[in-house]
Amino acid sequence: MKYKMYDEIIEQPRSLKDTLSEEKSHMKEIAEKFEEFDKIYLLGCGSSLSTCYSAKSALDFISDKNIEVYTGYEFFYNKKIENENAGALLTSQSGETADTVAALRMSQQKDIYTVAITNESQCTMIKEADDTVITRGGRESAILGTKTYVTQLMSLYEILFSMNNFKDDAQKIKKEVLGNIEKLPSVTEDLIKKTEGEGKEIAEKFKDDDIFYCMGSGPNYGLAYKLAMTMFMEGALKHACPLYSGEFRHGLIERAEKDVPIVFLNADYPGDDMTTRSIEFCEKLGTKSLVYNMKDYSDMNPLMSPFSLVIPLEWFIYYLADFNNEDPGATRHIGKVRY
Ligand SMILES: O=P(O)(O)OC[C@H]1O[C@](O)(CO)[C@@H](O)[C@@H]1O
Repeated sequence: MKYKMYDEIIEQPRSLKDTLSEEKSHMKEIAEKFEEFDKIYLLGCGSSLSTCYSAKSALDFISDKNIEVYTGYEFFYNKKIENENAGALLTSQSGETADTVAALRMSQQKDIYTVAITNESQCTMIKEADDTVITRGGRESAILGTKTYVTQLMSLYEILFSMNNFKDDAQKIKKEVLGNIEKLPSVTEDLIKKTEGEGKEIAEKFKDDDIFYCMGSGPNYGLAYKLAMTMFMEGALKHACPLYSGEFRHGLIERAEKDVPIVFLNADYPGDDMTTRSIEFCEKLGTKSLVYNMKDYSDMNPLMSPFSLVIPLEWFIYYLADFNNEDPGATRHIGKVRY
């Protein structure tokens, strides 16, 4: 196809399968170690930060475990991070992002146990972390992250849901999620085949729009964050802003005019009550809404929503860039310009 990102979308099922077969037993060992910590930090930047948001929210539904999420430099400059019985899962596709490397080094100074989850076996984070998980995406050229995103998100879910300190009534959900992870390669393959045409059609309809708001609740907020920050802005070169669904009426409601498209991600989480109310409000107003319902794409546990919805969104973004004659995988400044 025209751009490399096309092949990288297609390679996602294989990447998921290889990561599971190479790293699953080691991720179970990491889970055992992390069960013992009083606190878990999930750290990363950009697309990697978005996987931390989603995994934390998913776990928060069924566990009391104390988990905090930070982007690299917010962690690095946080004066309250102290020596404590804590572990950090540091996510980075490249394993070289300066912010995340700084967070890794700072964790080690504070005696926080570090695990790097990255796609590059020879990177700085692999060399310096106490333990490692290598996602098996192979080199990814598209800056917004497709196969590196799904494998990283899967690794976080696998580690966190394999821990054993869950409430009794949560055991069923934990089992279901771990079972769904096993099926991810084939589910993803089906979604890739089924949603390309739809993504292209939607992209044609929205190709001239310049600004998009992206809303979600629970684990879908993480995906809304990725959608805005990396998929729209870095991939399709469109302005975009992520929001919690519950924040709709605290600002965007005043701007929800007919000319501003809003992408809603919905998985019927308790917080999606606010997503539904916002969708209905926008329907009445005639806003250009784009609604992605988890149940239209998959019958997995709703906590798996980011895995299901990211595939149709990847096609949408791929063709949105293509209709505007942009390579969705290209980078203009990231990694080239010092700032
Ligand atoms: O996951 P890494 O390699 O640390 O990279 C972070 C970078 O990747 C992106 O998330 C793009 O995928 C950027 O937003 C960010 O600068």
